[in-house]
Amino acid sequence: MNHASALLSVEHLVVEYRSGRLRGPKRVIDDVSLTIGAGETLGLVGESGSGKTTIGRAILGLAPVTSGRVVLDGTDISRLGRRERRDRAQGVQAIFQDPYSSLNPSMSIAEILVEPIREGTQAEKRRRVHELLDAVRLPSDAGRRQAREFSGGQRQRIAIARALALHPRLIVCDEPTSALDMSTQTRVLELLREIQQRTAVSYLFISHDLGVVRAMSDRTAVLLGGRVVEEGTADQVAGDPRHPYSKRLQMATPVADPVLQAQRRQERQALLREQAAAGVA
Ligand SMILES: Nc1ncnc2c1ncn2[C@@H]1O[C@H](COP(=O)(O)OP(=O)(O)OP(=O)(O)O)[C@@H](O)[C@H]1O
Repeated sequence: MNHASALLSVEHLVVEYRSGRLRGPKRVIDDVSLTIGAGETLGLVGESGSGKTTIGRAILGLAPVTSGRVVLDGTDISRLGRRERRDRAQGVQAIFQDPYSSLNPSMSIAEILVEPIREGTQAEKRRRVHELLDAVRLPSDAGRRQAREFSGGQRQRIAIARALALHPRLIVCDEPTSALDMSTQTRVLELLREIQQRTAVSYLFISHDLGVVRAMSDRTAVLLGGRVVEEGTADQVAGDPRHPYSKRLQMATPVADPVLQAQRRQERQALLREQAAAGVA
């Protein structure tokens, strides 16, 4: 996909943080370019510290953009002030790994869902809360309760409902199921897919788990040390990775079959020995 036809394009993004006074700034994102089309999911995979969250935060206006651009529908949103961003970039929303920390414990679920909605009568807002709860398969009486009364999976559904409140074009999903057990994870991922089929929302799907990224994404970008080292279709990157680092991620992906898992472990150790001998980082 070229930049012109993308819903969102990240162009030559550089993010630097100030480190100690004597040392120069620390570059955590180094010339990253990505595109996401309408209704498409781009997976972003890499180990802890590779910069996945920082890219998501730069798209959301929460990380400092040192240079480069974040273009949504033809407009550079990377340097908007808070107010301008609210008006021009409300089509970009987020869900994070730990929904509980972002759900205000003193508010009811209905209050949380209605908070970002600025227009409409009370009756219209109530109707919208019911629609949102229905969209994430929560009962309508959930609106009267508080976040602490819900399980981790249900809280993530509430966070998804809140992200949907303003009819977003793109949702940054930052490790949305990493804190959930396997069966809850599967149900939340199914819900995200179902919502995408219904609304044609785009996702930037961030995870350290190549298997989850493959299941969710159309294309995958692999991040290492703040740089994209490989990008391709989700099946190619997970099934036939080209870069040695992507191969290591592939080997580290958990598989259900214990025999295959043991075989993978041996292959991974052999690959690591081979790469260490060849001096690959
Ligand atoms: N506010 C900050 N100030 C300074 N350094 C930061 C800041 N935020 C992130 N970093 C650094 O940027 C690098 C990338 O962090 P980031 O959280 O984006 O990685 P990640 O791939 O999302 O990792 P994880 O999966 O552990 O969240 C790390 O070295 C981190 O220490």
